[in-house]
Amino acid sequence: MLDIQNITKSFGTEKVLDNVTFQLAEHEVLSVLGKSGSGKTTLLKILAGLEREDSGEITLSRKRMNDTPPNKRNIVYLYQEPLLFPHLNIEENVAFGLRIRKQPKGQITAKVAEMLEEIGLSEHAKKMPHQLSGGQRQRVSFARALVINPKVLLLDEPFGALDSETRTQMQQLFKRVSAKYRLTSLFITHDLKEALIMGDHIGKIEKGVFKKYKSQEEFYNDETSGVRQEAEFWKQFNP
Ligand SMILES: Nc1ncnc2c1ncn2[C@@H]1O[C@H](COP(=O)(O)OP(=O)(O)OP(=O)(O)O)[C@@H](O)[C@H]1O
Repeated sequence: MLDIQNITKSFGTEKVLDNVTFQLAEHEVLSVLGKSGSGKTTLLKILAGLEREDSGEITLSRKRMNDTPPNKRNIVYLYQEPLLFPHLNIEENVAFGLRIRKQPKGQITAKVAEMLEEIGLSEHAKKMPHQLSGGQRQRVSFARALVINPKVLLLDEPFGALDSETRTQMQQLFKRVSAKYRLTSLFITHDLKEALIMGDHIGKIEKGVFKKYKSQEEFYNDETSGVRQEAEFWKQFNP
């Protein structure tokens, strides 16, 4: 469904993405691991249309996207820090994308109520963003992205700023909602465990070079993935 071919991008003399090629099937969640500065955010920005590639092709449902503006791509980019409109309450924030698409009022009300129920924030519908916790704000931002039914969701370390308990809750919520709405998404994370929990497939990006693993076994057995070292670390406490 999403076909990325030979995307290359440099900033000055620094090559940030080097011939990135991979496919994302419909309803697939692909986790992407990569160290800081490896080019992950640049890749997402290019897919969302917020940054221009130097060369390569982006095709979504057989349509070339390279020249399509961000708001026409049907690809939604979810940042690490939830970006909510501070002057709109939670319900209005979630409704925003539907309003600008001029959907009928009754339909908007029903969809927003369904989404708020889904993320467990129905009782907080009238609160303003600053009255919510970080995890709750991230859920609202997730609902706001989902409600417009995007073809592809791009998540850039969405749970990185949350404490570990809230993070686990968010992972479960994302897994459940992702399966229910049959989402197609690219999920960036620094966390090996999170990559395994969230992704149907796993990829990694290293100095701008992208690799998608064929299976979890291949990922586990790759010396450079870091999984072996992690397993060895825990083994020393229970040899
Ligand atoms: N607008 C820009 N101008 C110049 N260099 C840039 C620009 N955007 C990114 N870079 C450089 O490209 C490289 C990759 O940046 P990118 O933000 O894609 O990394 P990342 O993998 O998302 O890292 P992190 O996990 O720390 O966010 C970095 O060396 C960065 O300095």
